[in-house]
Amino acid sequence: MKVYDIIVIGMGPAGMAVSGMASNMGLKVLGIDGEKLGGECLNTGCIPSKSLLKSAYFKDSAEHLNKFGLNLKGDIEVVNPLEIVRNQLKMLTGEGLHNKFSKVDMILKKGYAKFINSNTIKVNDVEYSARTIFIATGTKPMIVPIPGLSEIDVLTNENMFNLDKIPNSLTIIGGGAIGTEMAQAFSRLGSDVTIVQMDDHLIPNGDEEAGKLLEKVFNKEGIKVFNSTTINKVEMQDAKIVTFTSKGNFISDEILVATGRKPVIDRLDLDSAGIKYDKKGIKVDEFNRTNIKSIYAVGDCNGVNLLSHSAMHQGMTSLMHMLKGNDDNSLKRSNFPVPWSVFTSPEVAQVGLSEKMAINKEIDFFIVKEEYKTYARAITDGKPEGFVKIITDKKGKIYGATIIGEAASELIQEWTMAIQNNLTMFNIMMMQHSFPTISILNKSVAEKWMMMLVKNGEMEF
Ligand SMILES: Cc1cc2nc3c(=O)[nH]c(=O)nc-3n(C[C@H](O)[C@H](O)[C@H](O)COP(=O)(O)OP(=O)(O)OC[C@H]3O[C@@H](n4cnc5c(N)ncnc54)[C@H](O)[C@@H]3O)c2cc1C
Ligand SMILES: NC(=O)c1ccc[n+]([C@@H]2O[C@H](COP(=O)([O-])OP(=O)(O)OC[C@H]3O[C@@H](n4cnc5c(N)ncnc54)[C@H](O)[C@@H]3O)[C@@H](O)[C@H]2O)c1
Repeated sequence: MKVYDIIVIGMGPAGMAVSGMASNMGLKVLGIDGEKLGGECLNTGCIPSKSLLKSAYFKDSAEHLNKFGLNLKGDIEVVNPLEIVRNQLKMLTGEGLHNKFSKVDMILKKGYAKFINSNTIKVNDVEYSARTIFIATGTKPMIVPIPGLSEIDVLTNENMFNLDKIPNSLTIIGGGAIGTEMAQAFSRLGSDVTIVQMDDHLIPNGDEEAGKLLEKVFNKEGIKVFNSTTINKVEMQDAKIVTFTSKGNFISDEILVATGRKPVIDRLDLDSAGIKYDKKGIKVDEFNRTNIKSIYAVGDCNGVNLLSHSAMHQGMTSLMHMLKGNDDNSLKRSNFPVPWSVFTSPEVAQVGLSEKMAINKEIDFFIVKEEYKTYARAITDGKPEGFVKIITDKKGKIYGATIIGEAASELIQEWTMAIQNNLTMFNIMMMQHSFPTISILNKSVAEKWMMMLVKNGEMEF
């Protein structure tokens, strides 16, 4: 039997982080994936979705050139954006990517790994063992139990990028990250899109005001949004899909289900290694270690965050924990705030607490907000929608930030840095931001905080 320092099961962002770093440090690493190198993120998630959004963005921008005194004659024809996505994926998942992992022994597309015991796994009939095993098997779409749904061919992230063409009409169940990004991409590329969701605002994990502003923009673009809606059944009628709901019945050519995820753990035979799990995922401690000390579960399969950067970060910190050999507090997962960004136009991003979370935690906070429309650069860019909203207090402690607007996904990094390093509103205000970047809005909101306090005679510095 071949013996390794580390076996990594699943070669998505989490598994690639562990195996890439460990092999470059000189450890003997085996990486296994039943499917392709890159995992969901590269093959059916982050990258194809951003690629399709980019086509949609250019079409929308071209249709609004008149805002900038330009005139493009004739209609823009949607030729083959999905084929472009697939071509880009072929390029990104090719030789260049595989070369980066040349020091890792890899078993790809040959079978799935399952545990024999806590140090040994099996792929097909061959056994491999290691001192430490990293499970990084991700998630798959959770198809909600709506009557009729399992009887029709639905779209999920796993097959939607294989469509031959942009459908004429599309119903999307779910108004979260996938639902909103794909609604805007398909709508801008020509689909008549309806979002139906049970929550009361778009991107329900985030700020309500941001979700409502995004809905306003969507409505202007022709995307219909039905919140707080119950779906009673879904049925095929005359080659069309009919979605029966508490807010009416919607007829479409395709239906996309984006109602959350479930962990991919069924093939692993976790019980053979005595690893604890529940329906959210594999149970882990602050170092992403399972109840079996020599086995870590990193990335989406532990259900803590479902984001690529978090998956890679967990891979890196868990590898460092393994190498260190003790529970060094500086490696605890909760030390590191996790930002997220949804790549619609306008983008929506958040780190730390939302207003609702701060209220629930009974924190003594107030909100400082700056609107994009107050800033010349946002106006000249033709992007006046949005705001930067900070949950703070008199001392300037930063509890959380929500940003909706142009470049929100970039602006959020500064607040992440601030929260992680206990920086305050004062520090953000005192940092010079080059003009006229959009990030000046971060400084403006901090200046607003200072002016509020000075006006009230409460400024202490
Ligand atoms: C449409 C969409 C868009 C997204 N956009 C973003 C985004 O913009 N930003 C962001 O941060 N996140 C985004 N995500 C989430 C992101 O894709 C995931 O958080 C990320 O891929 C998780 O990485 P992972 O390594 O934990 O798992 P995965 O990427 O899911 O990889 C797991 C791998 O394990 C393999 N595997 C499973 N079981 C076994 C087994 N028994 N043996 C061998 N191999 C196995 C699978 O084949 C897979 O390749 C998006 C997701 C979707 C669906
Ligand atoms: N830009 C990004 O970072 C990005 C993009 C896409 C996906 N992701 C990740 O993928 C994960 C999954 O995304 P998602 O959009 O599938 O889930 P989500 O958790 O973001 O949203 C789920 C949506 O489904 C709806 N829903 C659930 N059950 C329903 C039912 N029975 N009837 C009607 N509506 C129902 C909810 O109301 C909600 O709108 C996210 O948690 C996110 O971390 C991230």
